Amino acid sequence: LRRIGSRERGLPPGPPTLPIIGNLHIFPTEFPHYIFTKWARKYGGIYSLKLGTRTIIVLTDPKLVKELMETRNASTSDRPASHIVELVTGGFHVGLGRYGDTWRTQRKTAHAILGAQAVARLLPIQRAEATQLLYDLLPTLEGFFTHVERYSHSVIMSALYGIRSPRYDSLELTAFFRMIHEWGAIHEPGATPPIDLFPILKLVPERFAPWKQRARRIRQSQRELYFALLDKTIQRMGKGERNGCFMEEVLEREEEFGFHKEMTGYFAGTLMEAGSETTSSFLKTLILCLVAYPEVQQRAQAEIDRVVGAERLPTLEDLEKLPYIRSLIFETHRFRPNLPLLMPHATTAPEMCGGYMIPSGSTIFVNLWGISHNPELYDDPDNFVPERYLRSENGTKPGVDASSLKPTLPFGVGRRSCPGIHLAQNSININVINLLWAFDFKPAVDAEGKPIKPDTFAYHKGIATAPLPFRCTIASRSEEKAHIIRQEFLDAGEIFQRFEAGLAEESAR
Ligand code: HEM
Repeated sequence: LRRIGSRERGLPPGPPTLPIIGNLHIFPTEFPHYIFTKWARKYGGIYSLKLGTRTIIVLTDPKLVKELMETRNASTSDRPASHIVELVTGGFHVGLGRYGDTWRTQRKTAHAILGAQAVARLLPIQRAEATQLLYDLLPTLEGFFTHVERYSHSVIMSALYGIRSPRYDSLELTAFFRMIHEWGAIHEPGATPPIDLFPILKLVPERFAPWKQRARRIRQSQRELYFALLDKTIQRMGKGERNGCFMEEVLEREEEFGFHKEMTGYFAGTLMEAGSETTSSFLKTLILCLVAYPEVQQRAQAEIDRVVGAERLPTLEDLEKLPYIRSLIFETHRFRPNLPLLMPHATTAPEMCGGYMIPSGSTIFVNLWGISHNPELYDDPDNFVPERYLRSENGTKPGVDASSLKPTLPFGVGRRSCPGIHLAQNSININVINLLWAFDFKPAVDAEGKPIKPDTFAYHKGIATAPLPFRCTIASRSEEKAHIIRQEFLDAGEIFQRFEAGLAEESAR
């Protein structure tokens, strides 16, 4: 018993452990990437933590990340066991599910519907939604978060179910955010007893286990939402009113894909979870950085003015001629990644890495934050400097061997890397060029008229980060541009209509 909690021989080094609990007493409950990075500077590019009998490996060396997570991804593609995930989703969560047949079937289907060519057919609605974002922002002095969140959610709803969310207070959107808030809260440290460390807790009867009741409520609200949305798609298809959304294809090829109704419902619902807030938090970070770094904003605007001019909205094709703006996008991912530790993977076989033993069943964190803020790899890593990506593909400083890095690292590694990358990149690209073309983003001013410096560290504290609400002013760059936006929004009406069949009256435009 005394051995429990201590580091087994051959494991990578790490902070000193206590009997039974290991490193549980120092395991970070907020902003884990900060402390993981501090430990990486002390214990190296691979280190370990013990939580009871569980082993956690933290990788901050890009070479080891590539070696273990890409080259040997056959044994590093599981997710850590989670009783709560099991209770709530019954093992059907595409992002949190275990590495097995269900996940393989879902993942193959995700590739079929989310490949670069497949998502191109959604571009018209994605562009129309981005135009609505500009339109919504025109009169906005403050409170712009809701518009960005609406955009992001509406795109994923349209893409999956063919049903958009024209308004922030539409029924489906409100239900989704209520559910996602509760779902996120139950994962927070301390929200449940350490069931995964002490599985005997699973046996506690529900009347003595409030967390079980909570999990049941979340399960119920997820099912209500996911299956109702799926039913709407089925009904629309029944009437012959197709709009090219992904679930039409999945439903049509259900048998071929190896799906059944339960799996189909969760597949779509959990893709919606993964795809909604990620894009909006990127766009919030972008605006935060534009406000905090006005010289970057000016340089990006000068570039877009030169290439696009003031007479038309930019298009994705323009991006090829906008190298500074492409660098700005990479730098936003590097500076404040959405998932600074990606999502934890788990091993299904023993492995050796960097000369150390990694037991089967270990949890692996890729410390993206520690990599992208490493001064040995990047000049001045704590500053927002898009120019670094003009100098080298990975933004690294001269003389660094960057062969293990890739600009898409913020979307993950190996077999669990983000299948929504093409849809996400289209959204990011369209909106970044639109926003820079259309608006000036400036700090809000205090009562004495002095600009309030935005805090680029004011973020949510969990494993998925997003800026906390902040104030800024958003002003149209010219009346001519405002006019173009209003006109384009009106012209998009026809596209919107195809994604509004079956919307409740309260949710309509
Ligand atoms: C800015 C936007 C996005 C970023 C930065 C992002 C990033 C990530 C990252 C880091 C992971 C974990 C990868 C790993 O474990 O190695 C992930 C997983 C995932 N993402 Fe994204 N993502 C974004 C948007 C989207 C969108 C729009 C969708 C849906 C269409 C999506 C669907 C998923 C799914 C389903 C997974 C789980 C994959 C699995 O476990 O097999 N993501 N994403």
